[in-house]
Amino acid sequence: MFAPLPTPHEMADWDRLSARDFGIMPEMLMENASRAALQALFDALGVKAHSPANKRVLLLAGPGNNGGDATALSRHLHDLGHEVLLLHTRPRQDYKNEAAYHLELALKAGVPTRLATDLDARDLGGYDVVVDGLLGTGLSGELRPDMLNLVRLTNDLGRKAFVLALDIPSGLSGFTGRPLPEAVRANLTVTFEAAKIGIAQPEAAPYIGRLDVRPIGIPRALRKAHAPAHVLMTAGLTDLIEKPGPGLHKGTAGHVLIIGGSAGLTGAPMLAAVAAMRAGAGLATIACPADIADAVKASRPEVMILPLDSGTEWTPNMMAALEPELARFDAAVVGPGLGRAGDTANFLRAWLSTATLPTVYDADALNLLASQKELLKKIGESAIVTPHPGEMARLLDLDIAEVQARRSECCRRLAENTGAVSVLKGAASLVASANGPRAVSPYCEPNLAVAGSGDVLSGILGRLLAGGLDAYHAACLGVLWHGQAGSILARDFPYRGNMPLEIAHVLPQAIKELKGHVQR
Ligand SMILES: NC(=O)C1=CN([C@@H]2O[C@H](COP(=O)(O)OP(=O)(O)OC[C@H]3O[C@@H](n4cnc5c(N)ncnc54)[C@H](OP(=O)(O)O)[C@@H]3O)[C@@H](O)[C@H]2O)[C@@H](O)CC1
Ligand SMILES: Nc1ncnc2c1ncn2[C@@H]1O[C@H](COP(=O)(O)OP(=O)(O)O)[C@@H](O)[C@H]1O
Ligand SMILES: [K+]
Repeated sequence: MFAPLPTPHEMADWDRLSARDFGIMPEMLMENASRAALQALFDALGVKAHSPANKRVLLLAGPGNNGGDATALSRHLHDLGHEVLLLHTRPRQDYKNEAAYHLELALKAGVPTRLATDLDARDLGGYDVVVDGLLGTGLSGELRPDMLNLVRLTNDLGRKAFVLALDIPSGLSGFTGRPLPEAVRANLTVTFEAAKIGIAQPEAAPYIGRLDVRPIGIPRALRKAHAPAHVLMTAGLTDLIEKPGPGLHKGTAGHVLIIGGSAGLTGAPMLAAVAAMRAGAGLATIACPADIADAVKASRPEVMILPLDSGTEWTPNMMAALEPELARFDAAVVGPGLGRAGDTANFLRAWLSTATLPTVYDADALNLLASQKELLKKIGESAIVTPHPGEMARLLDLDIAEVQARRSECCRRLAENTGAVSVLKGAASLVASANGPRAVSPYCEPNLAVAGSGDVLSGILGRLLAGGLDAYHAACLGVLWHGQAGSILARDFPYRGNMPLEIAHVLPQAIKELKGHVQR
């Protein structure tokens, strides 16, 4: 369901503790990493055991262990008969520890090597593959000029060659995924043991190419005992929802109550309701002020409407009308199109004091909470709060840039302030509870960046809560389904232009594709 997403420091701890507590020598991990990279490269190029050894491969080895990985890989390729040249950035005698060990093995095996500074870049044509082993997770600060030149050289060669990045494209921060200030643009990144957290950030996407995560022998007991603070959501989460049995009744598939809609904002609750049904809810009902009920209902007969009281604005009296009905519902979504007019804040206050349903708080419910922060504590652990960065900024009294610079920390802080599960939306959406790992979505999908897309997410989350999932897993799975819907739309609408309702409509396909991914 989740894959670990270590920071470079957490990864270095795994490395260190493998030796200290398990006696696994760093030379072994480097050997394993290089063999994993060899297999991933051959898989990507379609090289089989019986294929002719006819590749011309240039390997760039930087000063640290990433360079050691490239060095060990050069030996394997050479031993298989491919034509290799190992270009190292440091004089041979200056390599240390496991990188020095593997350089010695490569030299004994007869791998041709050159010092990078001795070489004229014009001599370097005609390679099929360029291996980027310049820098890994040990990068600190901006690339120094000599390294920046080598990154540029790799990208020049990459116009005609296949670029394999070892662990992470050189120049990218393993923490933030940002280029410092440039980075290798890889066709394939083979990352060792686990994707580093920087790789999952949207800024890294243009550099990674295809990502292949390969184990290198860090013991499972160690990975469990020293689990990283972040995890990546995987398709395996879809297994939380079972295939419906033949005798399923709509009443057992979950009834979602959407609380929203106000004058001029009648579409949002309908989007949430349709999304809940597209995600598999048996029933969806929208509760809204009576005088806008017809506008909300508009052309969708499949969604039920519960008109409350009279007028077009929310009042605390509406809670009195709603309360006797609540037993019919399995979960609620509060906020789509709710507005902030008049007494709406007091309706929300009454809801928080009365209702016990698992609830998603979105949109204007969040803006109202931001202006009455004493209510945040009333939200509680069976709830999900889903701010976008602007709403998060208001909830935490920060500006949007501060939120975006510290997304993970902000997401956790809101979970602590509310006791609920917090979803910080946007590319690589985050899910946090007050304790436990923070989960990062693998999706960066511009097709989801359309008004109403958040209403669709809230409906999906309502359906998953109604299906009995706990708030944390509902939030992760909902973000995953929404993300996959975005990736399906990107195939048909590569320049965007999809409507939010279309996100809801492709949900059944998204769920099917994710299920298929797990089974493969
Ligand atoms: N963890 C594991 O389990 C395993 C990890 N493995 C591998 O190890 C990699 C991490 O290795 P690492 O720590 O040696 O770091 P890495 O990036 O190769 O080089 C750091 C050196 O780069 C330099 N340098 C730094 N900043 C710079 C700058 N701005 N501009 C220019 N140069 C700069 C600096 O050198 P110096 O300043 O001393 O010349 C520094 O010493 C990891 O990504 C993976 O590939 C595998 O072998 C298997 C097991
Ligand atoms: N580039 C992106 N990658 C992944 N998801 C995105 C991206 N842009 C937006 N989204 C998702 O789309 C939804 C937008 O929600 P929101 O900002 O609340 O919009 P609205 O209120 O107009 O519906 C969120 O779930 C967000 O995570
Ligand atoms: K690299």
